[in-house]
Amino acid sequence: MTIAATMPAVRASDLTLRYGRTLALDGVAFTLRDGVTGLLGPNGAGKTTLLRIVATALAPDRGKLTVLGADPRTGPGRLAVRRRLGYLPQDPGFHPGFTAFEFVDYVAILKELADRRARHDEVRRVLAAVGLEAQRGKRIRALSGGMRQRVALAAALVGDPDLLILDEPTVGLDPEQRLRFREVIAELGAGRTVLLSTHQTEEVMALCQRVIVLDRGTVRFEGQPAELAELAAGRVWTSAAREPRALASWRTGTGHYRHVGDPPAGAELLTPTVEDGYLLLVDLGAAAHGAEAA
Ligand SMILES: Nc1ncnc2c1ncn2[C@@H]1O[C@H](COP(=O)(O)OP(=O)(O)OP(=O)(O)O)[C@@H](O)[C@H]1O
Repeated sequence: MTIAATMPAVRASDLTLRYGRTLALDGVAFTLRDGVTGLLGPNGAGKTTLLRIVATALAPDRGKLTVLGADPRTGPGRLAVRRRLGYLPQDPGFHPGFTAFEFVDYVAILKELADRRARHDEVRRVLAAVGLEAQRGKRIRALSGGMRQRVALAAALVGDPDLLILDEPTVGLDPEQRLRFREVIAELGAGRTVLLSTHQTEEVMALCQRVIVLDRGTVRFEGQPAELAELAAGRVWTSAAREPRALASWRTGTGHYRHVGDPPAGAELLTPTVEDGYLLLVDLGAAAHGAEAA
């Protein structure tokens, strides 16, 4: 089942959350519709906190949130959301002694699939969707990291959810596994809403129709990946030496330097990428220290 194309799956405004002195989210607003949206941001930007709030695992201190037409502040609202939601957390909490089948079956029981035969059919379906039919009898401890990640994704797919929330789903995967995983996620994004967090700008280019940039608890950008790249038009250039006045400056494989910031007169301009747009937006120095409240 998919929700009507005109109705956003998630609508959030003014979401704010503090952990003690740390202001993790500060007035976050965004809208999610069908397709894959990437949540991009440096360490400590608030990505996991935001995903947990949308997944109803955490309540914000302030703000308004509608998920799949329901209000997660109420008990019935949370239940309605959870029935139509698939969530892949950063640490899925596997029992290593379970087989892949047993783990996904356990999740299916928690998702209230009571009829044993129908539930087992569903477990086989989701394991096949992530390409793990042949490994379903293997214990989780005997699977590679990439296969474990696919088991976790299979668990998130139980019940064919309308909204999928994936917290850094490709972290720790080798390049081939990452490509395979992206392909699976791209297919899932057709006809449903997927929100995934990532540090990788190339993942956003490869996979996402929309991107939200979060930095120190605030939304710095919401739009298409090409629009994020376009932010850096006229502000990316190359030269033979490092440029201390640039916001970011790094040596590339060609032996030349690539710079993002305000170019000097006569600079050799380059076509901007999503990474360039992202680097212009986020305060990399501050991000390394987290979002300490004043
Ligand atoms: N349980 C907690 N208690 C206290 N502070 C927390 C807690 N969880 C997160 N934080 C802080 O809140 C801020 C946002 O953290 P969050 O994990 O949401 O960021 P993130 O963007 O997911 O980071 P990463 O990319 O490193 O996973 C950080 O400063 C973090 O240190």
